[in-house]
Formats: sequence, C-alpha cells, structure tokens
Amino acid sequence: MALHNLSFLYDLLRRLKLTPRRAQLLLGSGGLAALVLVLRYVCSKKAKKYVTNLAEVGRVSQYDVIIVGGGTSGCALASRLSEDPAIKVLLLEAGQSGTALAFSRTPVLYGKLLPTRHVLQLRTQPQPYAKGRTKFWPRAKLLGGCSSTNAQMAQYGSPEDFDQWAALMNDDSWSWKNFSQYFTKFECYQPHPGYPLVDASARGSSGPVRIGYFNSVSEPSKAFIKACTNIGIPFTPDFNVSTGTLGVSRISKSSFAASNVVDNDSSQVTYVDERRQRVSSESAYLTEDVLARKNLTVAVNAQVTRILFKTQNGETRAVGVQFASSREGTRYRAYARKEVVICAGAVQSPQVLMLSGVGPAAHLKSHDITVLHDLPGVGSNLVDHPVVDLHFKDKHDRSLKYLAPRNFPDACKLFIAMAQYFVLGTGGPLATNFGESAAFVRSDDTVLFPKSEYPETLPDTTSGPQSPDLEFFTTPLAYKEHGKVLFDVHTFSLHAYLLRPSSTGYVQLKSSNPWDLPVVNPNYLKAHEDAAKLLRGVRLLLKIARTEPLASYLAHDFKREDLDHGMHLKSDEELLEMIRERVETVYHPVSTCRMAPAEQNGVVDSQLRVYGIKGLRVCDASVFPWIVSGHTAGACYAVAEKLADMLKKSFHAS
Ligand SMILES: Cc1cc2nc3c(=O)[nH]c(=O)nc-3n(C[C@H](O)[C@H](O)[C@H](O)COP(=O)(O)OP(=O)(O)OC[C@H]3O[C@@H](n4cnc5c(N)ncnc54)[C@H](O)[C@@H]3O)c2cc1C
Repeated sequence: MALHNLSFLYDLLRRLKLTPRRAQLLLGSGGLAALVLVLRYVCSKKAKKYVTNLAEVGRVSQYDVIIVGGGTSGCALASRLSEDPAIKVLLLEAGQSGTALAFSRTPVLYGKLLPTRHVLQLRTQPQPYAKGRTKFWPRAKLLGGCSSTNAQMAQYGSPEDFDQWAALMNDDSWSWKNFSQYFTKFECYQPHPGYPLVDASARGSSGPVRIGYFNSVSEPSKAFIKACTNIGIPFTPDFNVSTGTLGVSRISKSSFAASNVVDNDSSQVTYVDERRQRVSSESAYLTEDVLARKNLTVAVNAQVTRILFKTQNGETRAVGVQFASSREGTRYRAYARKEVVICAGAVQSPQVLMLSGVGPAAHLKSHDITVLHDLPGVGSNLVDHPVVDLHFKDKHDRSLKYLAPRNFPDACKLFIAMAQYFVLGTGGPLATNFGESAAFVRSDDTVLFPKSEYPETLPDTTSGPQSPDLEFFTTPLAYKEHGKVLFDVHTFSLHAYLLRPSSTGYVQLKSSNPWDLPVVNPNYLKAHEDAAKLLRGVRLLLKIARTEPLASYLAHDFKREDLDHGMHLKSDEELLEMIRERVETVYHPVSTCRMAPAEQNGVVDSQLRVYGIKGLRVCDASVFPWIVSGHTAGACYAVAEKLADMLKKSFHAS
C-alpha cells in the first residue's frame, strides 16, 4: 500500500511533464507554500491553549512559585512542581507555543526556524581570536526554549562532569552516582532492535521525554563509525553510560564485534516521538493532562522585565515579577509567596538578574540601574562549544541535496519524502536531525595523537580520565551559515568541536531596556590550548575522511576551492588560520549564573539559590559550574528535575 502510494505520486509528477525550471519554481514557491500549509494543518490540530491575555495572570492574587522562561528547564520544572496540587505555579514564557510550529515539529526543518521571529537574532561581539568576525547566536523564544529548535541529539555529557560539580560544591547530591537518577527520571528510552548492545535497563523508561532513534542514516555516516574504529577509536554502544562517553557510535548488530561490520538503520539517539516528530520540553512536559491542572497557569508572549523585591530587616526577598508582551505594552505584575525561579537560559537569565539590580555593581551603574545586590559573577564565565565544519563531495551523489531541489528528479524525491513523512507517517529523510554519527575522544590520547607527531603537552581540561575534550559528528549534507547556504553538488560533512574550552567570555547588558538584546562575547579560541586542541581534532577528522570505508564514499579527487579534499596537505599554520576563519557556535552557551562557592565568583549555591537574595533561584544551563563534555539539553532537564524534587520536599517540610 505504502509503495503503491509512492509510485502513484511519482507517476503523477512525471505526467505533469515539468521542465527543470518549472520544477524549481514549483518547489521554490508553490511547493514550499504547500509544505507550510500541510505542516500548519498537521500542527494546528495539536495546538494547545495557553493564557494570552496577560491581565488574567495578574488577577490571581498570589502564586507559590513563579517560573521565568518556559524553555527546556522551565517547562520541566513547572510540570513537576504542579504535580503537587498544593503548589500554585505560574510559568511565564516570552515566546509562543513551539508545538504549534511545523518548523519545530519536523526534525529536518529546524534550521528554517533560526532566522525567524521565534528565535532571538543575537550576534556575538567581534571575536578577536576568530578573525574579528561576529557570530550568529540563535536563542529560542518559544515554549520549550532551545529544545524546540535544537538538533535533538540526546547525549548528556560525561559522568565525571557531574562528579566535578559535586566536588566543587562539596555536595554529593550532584555526583553522577546521585544526580544520574534525574536523567533516568526524565527519560522514556525506546529500545530498538537495531541496538541490542544498549543496556535499556540502565535507561529511564517512564519519564516524559521520549528518547529514540530516527529511521534514516546515510551510508557515509555508517562508514564513519567503521573508519573511526579502524584508526583506534573504540566502539561504544551507548554514550550515556556510567563508564563514560568515550568512543564512537552507533551500530545495530550484536555481531559487530565478530564481523566488524557496521549495519545499522538508525542514527544517534535523539529526542523523537513515535511519529518521528521532535520531542521538546513543551511537548513532553506540558501535555493536555498537565495543562488541565488547576494549580498551573502557563502564559505565553509574557516577557519578564524585572524581578520584584521586598527588603525588610536587612533581608532582601524576591516577591514577584513584572512582565509585558511588547516593548511598549502594559506592564503587569504577579506575586509569589515562596519562590521566583529564573529559567531564561544562559543569555537571558543573567540579563533578567542584571535588569533587576542583581549583578556587577559598576556595570549596573553604567546603565543607571539601581544596585540591589552586587554579585560580580552574574554574566561572567560564559562558555560555549566552538565547532569547525569540513566539507566533502559525496562520491556517489546520494546526499539529501534534494531537500533544496534544483531539478525535476530532486523535486520528485522531495515530494516522495514529504509523502513518506506527512502522509504515511513512516519517517524517512524528513525525520533526520542531520547529526548522524558521533565520536568522543581525548586530545591527549597517544594512540590517536602520537607524541612523535604531537609533541606539545596541552593542559588537561577534561573532567576526568574517562572524559573527552573533542567531539566529532557527521551530517549527510554540508552547509554554511547555519544551514542557510547549501552546496550545488552532493556533499557530506564532518565536524570537530571542542568540549572543554579554557576560553571564557561574558554576557552584559546593552542597555537597561529589557527588549534590547544583551551583549555576548564567548571569546572563541582566546586560550592557546583551545585552538591547539581543535587543530588536533581537525587533523584527525581529515585522516578519518581518508580512512576506509569512509574514504570510498568521498570524492577525494574532486578539486574545488570550497571543498576540503586537499585540506590534509596544509601546514599547521594554514589549518589554524582556517579554524579561526570558520569557527562557529554549536549553540551550547552555559555558566553565566554559575553554581560555585560565593568566593569563587559563584551566583547560585548548590540548591540553586541566588547568593544574597531570599526566595530567588536560577535553574537552566546558566548554572552549570563547567560546560558538560557533550550536549547540553539533557543536563538542563536533569537540573530542573532535581530542583523540582528539592522544592517539593522543602515546601512539605515548612
Ligand atoms: C540550534 C541549536 C541546536 C542545539 N542542538 C542541541 C542538541 O542536539 N542536543 C542538545 O543536548 N542540546 C542542543 N542545543 C542546546 C540545548 O538545546 C540548550 O543548551 C538547552 O535547551 C538550553 O536550555 P535552557 O533551559 O537553559 O534555556 P532555553 O531552552 O533557551 O529556555 C529559555 C527560555 O526562556 C525564555 N525567556 C528568556 N527570557 C525571558 C524573559 N525575560 N521572560 C520570559 N521568558 C524568557 C525563552 O524564550 C526560552 O523559552 C542546541 C541549541 C540550539 C539553539
């Protein structure tokens, strides 16, 4: 039946006798419009009801907890807290629903969201160590936050990352042994017959966040895994295990060890549902049942402009928030009996604190903001993962280039893929998140980087001996400018990123107006070792690209300036120039309201309480003491799960 439908569609398109030009026009305008309409229709059926009349929110006399920002952590926290009917929760989100947007729901389309109004069009300061360029830094303005716009890769970092958090805070509840329960609490892992080596019993099975596999992966991405094992990167069946995250994945057959044959159908483990749609914090945690709770109010298009405080007997307490839907809009207020929790993300949590008078005193005064509490750490310690992309020609011309069709056969392929995804609901190419295979390595691994070739000893910035400082991943298509620019030939891409940079930067206010985007400066590659480690990563990737079986999938004799087949011949100096030229964000900023002892410039303590203020906490990527050795969304969920537990217990005790 499915095949019949697809061949019927193909015949129909052929009978239309479209010339390549017509096909291009059809796809460029009508096709896109049709796609958007179909998607709108599909998604509108699932659109949820949230409070949009902000006056209604202020009418409730008091909430117990007000959460600022309905992003990855914010939705999780709101949902968990409101499980207790005695806790009255208000969640205020600056953007609208993400589940109502087709570009968010359909994995392959998330790049299309980045240049829209649903994403803050933030750019960094010129990067002095990256050729003075400013970098595009998209941050979601949607319920679900960046989990509504991200690449859905479900790897959580290394267990030793969290042991390091625990040691810093002298609080064992953050150690992997104890904190890992919150990863399993949010997870609903879907075992897959193609992945028999994954120990499903070690994964969560009843949490709200469905973790599973897409059902498409390109041949070169499978070959990448084998090429990695051929140069000495061990295979690991699961990146999220207690023994650490080092190695390369994925693979399906348990016969791998014997035959060394990679034969999987699926890509990395991802946040994806049974219809191969995105799982975001909103879709997972704000279900209809949760939204039906009388003690939970979720308001959208509600941007918090500042926290409200009360000072009595020398003690300052957060008592509520002020919010509005637009720069000129009416300012509303809502009050919290117990706690205000800021979950506005690594860029905006420090912004909200500073707008409210909590932050570095001199900086606040320079913007005529009355200093309520001088807290120098707010906005400092910004860290992000820098990435370098390498582009290759796909030798067999089988890439997903048809997703941006330029001729009739490609147009047909796209329509078939659309039918497969939207009509048949069987996934296929539109269900890809692009990140297919990945490897985690250490830059001091002497098998991969022999001392004879890499004599320099670089500072060890990993969180422990089982933890990586470099990640590689593959995409079945090369792109530039965050997906805006594709190549006119079939391509395949390899990416190297630095997991534990030494370089840190800052978030500062541009002005005291909450609608002005803050100033961000990650200081990419400021530290010598950051560039040196990325150089090692790029050298190794270039070697992997020329190692079988991957080498046979790439057209290494294809000579073109904008492709990297000759890159391995460059000197270290030339490669470093290229790295500084190309370095971009992997969209993982953290640590701007760092959980750390107060004397070490910390902003929150180990219970995520803002130093010096009562009733105020921060809960999102901004509290990470150090950046995780992997992808950041998982720890955002887990931190929120932990805080929800903590708050529920403390409310019951009081
Ligand atoms: C393009 C992209 C790809 C990524 N890919 C991956 C990936 O594959 N895997 C992975 O693990 N991680 C990935 N990440 C990173 C990950 O998604 C983020 O680190 C994580 O989601 C951040 O969660 P958060 O809760 O800190 O903040 P966010 O999810 O950003 O939430 C902050 C929320 O607060 C709201 N807000 C801000 N200010 C206010 C205010 N004043 N009032 C009210 N609301 C406000 C925002 O609108 C937003 O909804 C990616 C990120 C991006 C952008």
